[in-house]
Amino acid sequence: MTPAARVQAAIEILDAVIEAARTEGAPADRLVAAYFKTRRYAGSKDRRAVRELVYRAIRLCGEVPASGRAAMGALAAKDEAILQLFDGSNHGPAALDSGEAMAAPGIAPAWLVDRLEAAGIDAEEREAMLGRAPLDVRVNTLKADRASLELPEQGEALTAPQALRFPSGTQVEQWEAYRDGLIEVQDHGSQLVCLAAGASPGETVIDLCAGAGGKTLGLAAQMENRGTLLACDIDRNRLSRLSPRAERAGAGMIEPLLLNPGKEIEGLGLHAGTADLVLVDAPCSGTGTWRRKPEAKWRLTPDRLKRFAATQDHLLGIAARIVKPGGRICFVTCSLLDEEGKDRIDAFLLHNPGWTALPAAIPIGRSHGQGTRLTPSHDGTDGFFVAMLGSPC
Ligand SMILES: C[S@@+](CC[C@H](N)C(=O)[O-])C[C@H]1O[C@@H](n2cnc3c(N)ncnc32)[C@H](O)[C@@H]1O
Repeated sequence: MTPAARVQAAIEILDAVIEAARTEGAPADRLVAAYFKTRRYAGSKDRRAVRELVYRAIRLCGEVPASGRAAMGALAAKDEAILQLFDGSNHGPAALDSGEAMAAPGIAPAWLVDRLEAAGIDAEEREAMLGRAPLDVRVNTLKADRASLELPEQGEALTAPQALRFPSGTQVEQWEAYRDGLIEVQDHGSQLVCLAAGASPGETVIDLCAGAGGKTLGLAAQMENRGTLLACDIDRNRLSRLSPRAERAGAGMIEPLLLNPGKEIEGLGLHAGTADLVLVDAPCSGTGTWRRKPEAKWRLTPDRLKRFAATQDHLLGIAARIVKPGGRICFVTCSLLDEEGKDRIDAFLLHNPGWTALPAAIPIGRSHGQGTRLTPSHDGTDGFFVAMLGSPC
């Protein structure tokens, strides 16, 4: 592909990303992959370069751009080399018109910037939300230990006891240690919130929103594979990705359980009321993970945010019914909006007398409301809100 053709390809992908943001369609990485599936002539260098252009444009534009061309035009206004490629050449974009409307640079749509500001996320913090994430792994203590594990590259040891950091793009999936389940890819913040949950060997733990099991695997390691660990979700596809991962990790204790939305308690059967700990890693807007999925800022609307908050309340309500007296709930979202963190816990405590907020054992981060918050700028992690709740005895 010529450099100009790469710019045109990025424009076309951005059109798809913008459309998907409006319609709750596929995320950007899937759209990039789909674009190249039908364009075999593009080599790996082309794909890398186009992907880079797409993500630079997404990071640059605040409001949802009118078109891919408007987004790429905004990038061209900042980068002379890209501007030169709007040359009308074969397969390249037509020259930019002097009166052509360009997307405006910014961090996120204005309403969302306001909400972040209201949640105490200042301009510097907001900027860092769109930085590039490093690659963190967790050494799986069911099979290895950070102190003695030898890897093809030396990672930086982080605060979480088994966390190692590598430069973004490190191909850890090709390492033998990864294939053999000695390491798992997991953001440092995600490792810390797992530790804050404080699961112990022999306990009964219900991971209510296990998804593909990122945190469930961390819990199994903490529990030394002893006790009961139920991994629940309503999404069959996501949950089906957990079993091969658990097998690779040697986490034989994990029991996946597919739940029906609206009938979660019935689905839990005899386990309801027995849990020492329920982890509620609730669905959310993902504002804390914009470093990895920057287009999420275009997908969120005030209405979608309200729906996430309602789901989080629903899940907290279920958790309160399946935990045993004296047990605890660990509530987590990868969001920096109070609507999906502090406010949910305040509402829960208001409506559930007898419950108390417990301290979350997190060595970094800052307390926020009745919980703790981790941010990309302050903690170098994805953004998380985590709160521990203690049930009445
Ligand atoms: C943030 S993701 C979980 C990520 C996962 N814990 C991890 O660490 O990889 C939230 C999950 O909640 C699930 N979910 C949504 N509503 C649910 C419900 N009513 N009951 C159980 N799971 C639900 C979604 O399908 C999604 O997989």
